[in-house]
Amino acid sequence: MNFIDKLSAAWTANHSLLCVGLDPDLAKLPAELRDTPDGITTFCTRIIDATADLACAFKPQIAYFAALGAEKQLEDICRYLRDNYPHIPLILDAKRGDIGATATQYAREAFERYGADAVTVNPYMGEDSLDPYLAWPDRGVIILCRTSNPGGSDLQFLDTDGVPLYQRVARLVAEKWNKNGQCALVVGATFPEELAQVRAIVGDMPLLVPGIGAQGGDIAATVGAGQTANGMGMMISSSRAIIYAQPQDGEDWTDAARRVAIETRDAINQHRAV
Ligand SMILES: O=c1ccn([C@@H]2O[C@H](COP(=O)(O)O)[C@@H](O)[C@H]2O)c(=O)[nH]1
Repeated sequence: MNFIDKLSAAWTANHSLLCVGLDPDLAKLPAELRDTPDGITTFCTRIIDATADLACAFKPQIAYFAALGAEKQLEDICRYLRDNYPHIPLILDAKRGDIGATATQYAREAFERYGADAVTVNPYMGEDSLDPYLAWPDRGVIILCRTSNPGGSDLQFLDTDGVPLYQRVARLVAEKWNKNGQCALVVGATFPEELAQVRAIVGDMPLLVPGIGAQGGDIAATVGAGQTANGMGMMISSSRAIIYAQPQDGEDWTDAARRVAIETRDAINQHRAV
């Protein structure tokens, strides 16, 4: 099953637009896992077990693993997800961008080494830098458009013949690069007005929407701006707010992560059209 079909099936099966981000920071891991060789793997797989019925996707951010030399653990986590929850899409958040020859290797890293269903990429180097990912027609290619950070405006808002650059990216992807119907865009929840603009340009194309939770994006505004007519169309991503949720009233950390994931999924669903 290709990425878009798998995502659509997960939206429906779990009645959820929530994407759970896996950003393991050693300093924030439960004390009992901090100094064990497999602590990162145990942490992430337990978060996956605690939230898999609540999520439409999981999104490990590769920097958290690479910084620790924990690529082997990331491989193990990706395999665990594929083996145990094959119906939930795995998005590798890598934001790659390079010349074609190098991008070919990055695509193999994402799709062969980690077996990801989709990868995030940076469009700054243009179409030929994305072709190696687009050459994997069953995998998703999720292109940065209007990112959630304040500094995203430095370039993404630049006026290009009367059109802000992020809208030009959205149009390019929708009209030219999405030949195989495998593309999605990253649009931050911190900018609901721009999210609505992108939705108007790209039709029903899926949007990966980080920025709720720790970054403070408003869920009601996000869903209102980004959902498709059938109440789908988004992978609304939250990492730190879920995986480092504070335990309450006798909960352990997995209970706390599950509770916040349920609250987040429900808050999203409350504002969906369908
Ligand atoms: O525009 C973007 C693109 C990607 N991200 C990534 O999403 C998560 C957000 O983590 P939170 O803890 O929910 O803030 C993180 O992995 C970022 O690298 C983004 O935030 N904004």
